Amino acid sequence: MGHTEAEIADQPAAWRRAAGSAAGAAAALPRPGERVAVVGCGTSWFAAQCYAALREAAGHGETDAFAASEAPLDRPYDRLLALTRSGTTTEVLDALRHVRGRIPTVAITADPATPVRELAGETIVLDYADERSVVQTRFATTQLVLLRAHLGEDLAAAVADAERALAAPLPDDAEQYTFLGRGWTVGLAHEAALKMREAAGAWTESYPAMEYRHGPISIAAPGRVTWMFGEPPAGLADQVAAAGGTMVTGGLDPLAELIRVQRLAVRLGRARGADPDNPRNLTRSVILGTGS
Ligand SMILES: O=P(O)(O)OC[C@H]1O[C@](O)(CO)[C@@H](O)[C@@H]1O
Repeated sequence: MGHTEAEIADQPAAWRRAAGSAAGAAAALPRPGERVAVVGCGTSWFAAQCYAALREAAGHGETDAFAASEAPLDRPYDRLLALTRSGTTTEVLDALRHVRGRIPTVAITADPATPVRELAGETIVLDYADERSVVQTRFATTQLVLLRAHLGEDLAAAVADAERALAAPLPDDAEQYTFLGRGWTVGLAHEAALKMREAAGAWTESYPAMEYRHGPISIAAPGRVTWMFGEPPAGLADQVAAAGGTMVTGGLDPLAELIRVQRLAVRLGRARGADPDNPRNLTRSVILGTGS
């Protein structure tokens, strides 16, 4: 088993720990009523999207997720939350510098000894979820478990579903995959698509489920999969079937469903002769100006 697969398999244990640690992290995390910007890059941007939708749905206040390079941080936010496994990603550090001294900032990271620690007012370190892999799996989902627990969710069923997701059958390999979500699972759909690109070099797309009908459904065809996180909108499964495509839906917690996609991405990568532990053209974090 490669290290990416080992980290995927460890998620239920990491999630259990994160769910139990939310109370300890509460002092650093956004308070109800605050207007919050959440930033990250790549996987961490998609995790930011999930959290923003979850926080708004929980009634905690306006929460905007941005790719760190594009965040309009001159807006009157009350707090900046930066998500970064490595703590070294240039755009995330720049966002923290931009608001420094003006609003409270907090970073969630995996490594206590990285530059983000110097820049963020508060740092939550999930070192037990850190990864050797380039392709993020365990860290990304574990921070979302922590954030969901902080918003008041009981994660016991999600952890049980994570165990199931590790044993669940996977769909047959397909030519192309499109991932769909609604609400907080839109971020999961984008993350699923990124996982398949990173680990397998696969052609993937991702959309809010209702948007899928406004054009993207034109590529549904035999041999192609449309994968919905959560309940599909009425009639969508019929439309995909009419186009000859395969619709996949999971009965698991959507975050646990992402584990199935992580497993599929590794399997597909290996089947295509790729090495998911050493993905093509990627580094563990992108530090601009150093070529890494
Ligand atoms: O969370 P970090 O360390 O800032 O890094 C984000 C990086 O992780 C990745 O998602 C790798 O999986 C890249 O897209 C991105 O460069």
